[in-house]
Amino acid sequence: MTTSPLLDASGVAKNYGAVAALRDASLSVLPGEVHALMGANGAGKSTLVKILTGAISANAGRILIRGEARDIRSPAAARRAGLLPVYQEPSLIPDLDVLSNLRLTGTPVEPFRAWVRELGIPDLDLRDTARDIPLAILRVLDLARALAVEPDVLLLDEMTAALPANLAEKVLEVVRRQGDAGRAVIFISHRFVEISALCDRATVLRDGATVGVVDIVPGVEEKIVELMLGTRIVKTHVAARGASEEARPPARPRIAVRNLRVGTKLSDVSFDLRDGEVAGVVALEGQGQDELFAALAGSIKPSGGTIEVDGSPVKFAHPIDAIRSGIAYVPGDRSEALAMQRSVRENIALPFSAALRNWGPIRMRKERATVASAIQRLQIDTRAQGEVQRLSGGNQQKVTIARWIAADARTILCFDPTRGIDVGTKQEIYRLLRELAGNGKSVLFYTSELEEVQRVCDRVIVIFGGRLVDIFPVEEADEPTLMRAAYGLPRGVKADIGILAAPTANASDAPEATP
Ligand SMILES: Nc1ncnc2c1ncn2[C@@H]1O[C@H](COP(=O)(O)OP(=O)(O)OP(=O)(O)O)[C@@H](O)[C@H]1O
Repeated sequence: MTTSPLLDASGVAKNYGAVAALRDASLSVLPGEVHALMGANGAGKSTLVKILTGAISANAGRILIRGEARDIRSPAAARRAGLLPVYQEPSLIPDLDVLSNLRLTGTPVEPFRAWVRELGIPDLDLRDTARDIPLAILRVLDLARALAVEPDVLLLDEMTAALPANLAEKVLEVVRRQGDAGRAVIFISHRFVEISALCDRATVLRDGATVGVVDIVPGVEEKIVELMLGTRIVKTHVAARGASEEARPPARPRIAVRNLRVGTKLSDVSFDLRDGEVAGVVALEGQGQDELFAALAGSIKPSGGTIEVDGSPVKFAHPIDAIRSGIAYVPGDRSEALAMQRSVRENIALPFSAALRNWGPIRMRKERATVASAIQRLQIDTRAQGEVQRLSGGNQQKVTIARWIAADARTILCFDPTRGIDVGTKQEIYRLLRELAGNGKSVLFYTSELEEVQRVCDRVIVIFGGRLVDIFPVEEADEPTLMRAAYGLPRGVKADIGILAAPTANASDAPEATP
């Protein structure tokens, strides 16, 4: 006997003016199934989710729920039909506390609380204002809010992309159980490890159309990449690490951090960042890495310790001071970095305009050429280039990275740069970071995907509870070692990390939002 689908969408199309975000998308999901929705950046995944959950309306297509045609014209209609989303951007209203947000959406409070605890946040205060809650926690709250109303089909758009490993693990557990309970989950992710651990099948979109549906079986990744990228070439190998570095004489550190302290979040952190290296930072959520990057980028003032750049002490009062010292910051939260209503080109050229005094036709020509080459390198989808806010999430992220390549900074602080980036472009970013190091630049690279450390970094800096607990060469950094180190365990000690609770740098304080 074949089971009939819980949700069956076909022929879905959506145009934004001349841009066809979706041309012919279909998606069929069975009860009890965790179904991956995959596709390169800009393929149309978020657009399909928004249509299925009533946030936008389609120009064409048919949606059946349990075999019955439904007209989903609003979020309320979607909710009545049993479809509920968790979008890429947090949905709580920033100026309201959590409780008021729950009331506003008619979310039952007790089930919400229970889910929040289940998802690994034991001590949430419902009177906290959403604005003061870190991004990762906000996403978990959005999920708890959706789970609390027990939807038939839960649609998760890159749910784990902003989450550190410990929270992501909890989320995956809960999602898996939704499937076991006979409900369905549509799961958008660019991470194959998650897809293969969690999903039963995957629907692949390319350029706005469904190009395949596959069972998740060992080895299916190749097939999915092929479907996703079509004729786009995927180069799978990152340039060998350190090719130009062996011959390099030991250099004076580009940046020397000594006993750096930021309030109660970071204490006594000392390390050097050298020209020609990519130093990885590994940490669970809220261990002080945000504060470390913000202090180096000049967006918060340290409360103690020193930062030296090229041997001279610096005190950054503003991000512009760091930029003048040749330090560029690529934040994980793209909305923080981008001028959303400006064009792709303007956004990429922004640091140029800030840094250059001699403005003129030659500069402008140079700017145009540099911007064009960055767009090409990162394969930025420029179909909706007039305003950055119209780009897909992954393409927005690429614009923040392109900006700093174009600006030619000597030191780049990359905070989770590949979040939400498709597999093909991730490779390009790894290659790019190695190339920057090969050209003598220094890169500090925080990533929530541990496997990226091995691919890209020369050394690993581990932060735990606001302190630097270990530094070691990447050769010693296999994934279990990194995981143990991130949980504050000494290297070489084996432990079941699944049962350990992750401390925050200051357990009594909700982490501050980075300015
Ligand atoms: N409001 C809009 N105006 C114009 N174009 C838009 C708008 N919203 C989305 N698009 C375009 O539609 C296409 C599909 O975007 P969508 O966000 O659905 O992609 P995605 O598959 O979710 O990508 P990602 O993996 O990067 O999140 C992109 O080319 C995007 O620029």
